[in-house]
Amino acid sequence: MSSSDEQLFINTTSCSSPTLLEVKASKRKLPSSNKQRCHAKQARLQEAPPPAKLQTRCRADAKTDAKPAIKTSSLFKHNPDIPEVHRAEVCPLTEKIFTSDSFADFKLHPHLVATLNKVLNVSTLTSVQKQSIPALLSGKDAIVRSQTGSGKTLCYAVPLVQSLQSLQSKVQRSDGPLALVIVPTRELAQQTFVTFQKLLKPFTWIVPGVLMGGEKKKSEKARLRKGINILVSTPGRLVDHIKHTLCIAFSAVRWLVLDEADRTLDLGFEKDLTVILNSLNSTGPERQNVLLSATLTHGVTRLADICLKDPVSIQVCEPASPNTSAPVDQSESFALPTGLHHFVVVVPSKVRLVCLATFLLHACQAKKVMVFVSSCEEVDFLHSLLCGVLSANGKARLVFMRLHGNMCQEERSEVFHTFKSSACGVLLCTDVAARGLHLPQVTWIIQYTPPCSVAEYIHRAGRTARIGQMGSSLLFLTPGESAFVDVLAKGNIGLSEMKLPDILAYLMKDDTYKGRGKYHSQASRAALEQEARERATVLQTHFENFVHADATSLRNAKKGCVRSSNRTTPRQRTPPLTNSLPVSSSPQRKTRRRRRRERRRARSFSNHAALTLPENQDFSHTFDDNTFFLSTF
Ligand SMILES: Nc1ncnc2c1ncn2[C@@H]1O[C@H](COP(=O)(O)OP(=O)(O)OP(=O)(O)O)[C@@H](O)[C@H]1O
Repeated sequence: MSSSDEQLFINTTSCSSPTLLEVKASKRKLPSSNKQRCHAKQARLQEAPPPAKLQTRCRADAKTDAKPAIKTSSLFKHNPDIPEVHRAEVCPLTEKIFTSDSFADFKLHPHLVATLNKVLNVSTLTSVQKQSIPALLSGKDAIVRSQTGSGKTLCYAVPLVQSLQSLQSKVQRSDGPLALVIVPTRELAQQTFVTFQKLLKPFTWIVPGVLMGGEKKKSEKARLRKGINILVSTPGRLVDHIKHTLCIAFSAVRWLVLDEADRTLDLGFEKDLTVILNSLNSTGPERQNVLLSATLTHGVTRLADICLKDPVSIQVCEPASPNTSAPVDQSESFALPTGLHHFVVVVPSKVRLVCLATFLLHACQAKKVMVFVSSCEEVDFLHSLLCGVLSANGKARLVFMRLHGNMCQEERSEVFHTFKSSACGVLLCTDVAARGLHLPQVTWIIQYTPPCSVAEYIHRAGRTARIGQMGSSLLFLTPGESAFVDVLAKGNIGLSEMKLPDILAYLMKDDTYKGRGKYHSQASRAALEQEARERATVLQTHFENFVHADATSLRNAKKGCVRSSNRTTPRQRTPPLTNSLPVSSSPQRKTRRRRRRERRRARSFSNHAALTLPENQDFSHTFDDNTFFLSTF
């Protein structure tokens, strides 16, 4: 057994065994004066009356004196108590996904209907499509809100293609952009572009195109020069072209779509949107405008005021039970897919990593899973750690992938396509993958770091259970964060609790991480629980050895750890958009935007700290040196 193993296996029940303080002192080779201080502190602790809980445990121990001592690890000591999670009564809003109507019921070009049936494999309308498509075909502006995975893309794409193909003077490339679709992330831009490519198969004279950060500007300029009629873009890159590409002209734009509009504002793109809107407003014919998201809130009302003219508001949700007495504030509650099951597990910081690893090892084999964490550094660190420890174990058939905003565009695209087409695998990602992406057959969403808001929870969880399918979401909270369950309950999201011991019990299914205990299936529940804890400690030791194996992984652990400590839960919404914000023309705009985002995050973290950290609680004991980096994951 390695020295770190020895340090972790500490006998807590035997009186002659070393205490945690002693083990730490000997491990660090403290000077004798420090050791004396340890003993003095220990003596003080012994003089003080033990807390009521401890007294009960002592009495229980006295009764079982004759039994052999059970070993426990420091991983399970000195953790804050896990609070009871109360299942609040919620009144979820639901949406009926499918209707009995079909696309053929609308006055659409027959080739468009055939393409929908044969290329996109869709024939029956979803509820939101049934309401949105006729409204948009009639030329109205619209604000569309419906649950994740309900087919909102086709809500605007079908009427848009129908209207462009029916223009009296046939569309030509030289007309330039006739429709502008703004989306917050590159992957969503790619996905939306592909949908248009498919829809436009019978209408080859209408050319779709995509502009997004990370791609070569030179080749984008060349494509713009040749002519793009339906332009899908992320806001930042479009603004870049508006400023630096002479051939981009919006004089013919007659459609503006802002998909995931609330996220676009959240990401701090207000100024970019202002530039785009100003540039559109200065020229161009009468325009039809559409805003869409599963979570359109008050934050986007200002945006709607600015860019929509007398819009129709489309939302299909209704309370799940018409008999419920609780009033439903529909402006702040959102419909969730009925096939989506919500779980929460409250885990002390030190145990989070083994809890995640155990869950992945045993509940997610041969399945497609997304794990959301708070920062790019955390994704990188977890990816190398889980690949290095779990994939190295021959029995685990887990494939880990990673996706975040600091990766080069080529790798991002490759991972996105690989995960999309895979039947199984674990994607570790930041919120860059939380919005709009349709990744078929994802069965579990794990929110390893909690989201910033109820809306973000909904979008992350909404990557599964799409278009009438089933799926599950598991939210990790530390004891100090458990109040977030009430925040979600206010948004009418009810979670079922998974208990930490039940997850760790998965480790008993095989002996890969066997501890020193010799328990068998007939052993008492307490003994089996103890064995599961020992196995968890063995697994934790594997992680720690991996981190301490070389300087690079230690550095990565520190980086990931620093970022993860900045994670935030319910956050203030971005200030509302103003009509004519000053536009920054500095070349350092991106850096300034990033700094602003960091400042905002820091501000919201200090708000959050009040929620998560009980006052006057000393957390120093929560971490022992060796587990510090890992314990915060
Ligand atoms: N009427 C339909 N019948 C069957 N499948 C459909 C239908 N409409 C759309 N789909 C498919 O459902 C999937 C999800 O659609 P889409 O991504 O547009 O959902 P969304 O509502 O925009 O989700 P999110 O809110 O997460 O962005 C897509 O693969 C799409 O092809």
